[in-house]
Amino acid sequence: MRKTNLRRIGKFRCIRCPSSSKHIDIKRIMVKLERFSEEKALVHEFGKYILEKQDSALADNADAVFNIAISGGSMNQALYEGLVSDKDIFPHIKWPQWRIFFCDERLVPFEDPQSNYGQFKKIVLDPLVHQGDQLNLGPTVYTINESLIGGGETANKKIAEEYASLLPASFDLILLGCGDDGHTCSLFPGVEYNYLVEEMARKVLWCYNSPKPPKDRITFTLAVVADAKNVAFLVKGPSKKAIMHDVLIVKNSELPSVLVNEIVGAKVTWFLDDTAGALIPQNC
Ligand SMILES: O=C(O)[C@H](O)[C@@H](O)[C@H](O)[C@H](O)COP(=O)(O)O
Repeated sequence: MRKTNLRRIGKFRCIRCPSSSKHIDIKRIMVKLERFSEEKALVHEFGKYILEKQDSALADNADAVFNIAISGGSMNQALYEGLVSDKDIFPHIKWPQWRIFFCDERLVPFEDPQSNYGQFKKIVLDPLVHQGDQLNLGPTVYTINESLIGGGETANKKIAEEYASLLPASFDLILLGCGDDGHTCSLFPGVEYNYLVEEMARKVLWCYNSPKPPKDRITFTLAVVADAKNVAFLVKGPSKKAIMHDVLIVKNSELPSVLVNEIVGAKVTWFLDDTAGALIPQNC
């Protein structure tokens, strides 16, 4: 059974917001909704949002660090476009003060195209080193222990435990995606995955039955997401239209992305393009 403290019952109320940012009342919990008709504007505003969170975490203190966790999939390209290739944003990113973690990771070697770290390195880290015709110092990136991959159940559990031990007490920012089925991190909907969404004591779990390949992964639990100072979802494309309606309007509490809204509330911002938000009324 899912823990009842993850659920909040309330009546949906949709309010009009005067600014360009809209708000949706999810069972009396406000989450922020940012919608864009142009892809370029979406990634630029996403980059600006990340920069603002960096600046408030660092507050011009050269010794401070910005603890950020990122997701895989389409997130990498958005990070490249919003932070590395955006000439207005790139000069303001203090990469050496960034500590980057992965919300979930597939248990494959880094060279495998399914590796979230491998894709992040290829799409974001490698290009940023020489961006702007200069040598840039990069962030500190926390990967899983690759040497344990392929070691079976005991090794997989150890990968999760070790990764949990590296995490900061709380993240300044967690960047999430949302799958067509409403999953986020590697927290999937359905009873066979309840062991993942119900865990609130451990920070990282081995997911042994992912419905999306590869079946072995590690994932943050909702306990980590709940403690974050800020959480942002980035969702693009027409394949996300139906699930965005289920998440933001129907608010189906069986969906892990809805659970994030419920437990994190006002600290959550959703960045949507118009195709993903096609079934979300414009006036809410
Ligand atoms: O490793 C993973 O599988 C991801 O971290 C996952 O949670 C992702 O964020 C969603 O599947 C959305 O992915 P897209 O943005 O590519 O649709």
